Amino acid sequence: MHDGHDRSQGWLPDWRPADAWRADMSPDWWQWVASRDSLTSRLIEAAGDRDFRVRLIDQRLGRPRLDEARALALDPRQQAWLREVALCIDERPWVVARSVAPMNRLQGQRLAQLGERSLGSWLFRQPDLQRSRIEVTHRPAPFFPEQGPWGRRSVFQHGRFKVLVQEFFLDRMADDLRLPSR
Ligand SMILES: C=C(O[C@@H]1C=C(C(=O)O)C=C[C@H]1O)C(=O)O
Repeated sequence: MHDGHDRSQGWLPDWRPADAWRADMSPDWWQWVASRDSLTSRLIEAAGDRDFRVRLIDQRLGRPRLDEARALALDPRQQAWLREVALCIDERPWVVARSVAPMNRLQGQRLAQLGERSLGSWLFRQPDLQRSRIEVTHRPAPFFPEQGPWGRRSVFQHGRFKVLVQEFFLDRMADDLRLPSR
């Protein structure tokens, strides 16, 4: 039963700078995992004439995981905006993402108003957008039941808005794009 506590607290994140994984990652996956432009745009291009959509899994106020709080320099006891989505091609999830934004005047409203529009389609329109370095893990998403080879995270900033975006590439994407297993 979901008692409102985040069971993923036990998840060991193991985030390391992308370069630390380069020797273990195929060049095909490096193109996806280390890219700094919009993942939404890349997925739409890779989908070709197949349908792309953002499926909202969950959006709520909640406590961030410890590794998320640390990435945002947030007190882990503070509530934050949590948004979980699946980026789907022809209804098949290729990527699942969990974004965490400190709860204050502007941030939550931004995320709450998005619905099933891509966070990236808004973020990458901001002229002053800043993105931290990309960190990578090989552990699967703690909030979604499917496995995948790589996860990545980075913090986006635009003015006072700050959001930690975590994206987990799923095995289905590797299958559909005939990418190597890692
Ligand atoms: C940051 C981006 O936005 C994408 C869309 C997301 C959403 O709608 O919640 C979350 C993560 C990203 O994969 C991007 O397109 O690069």
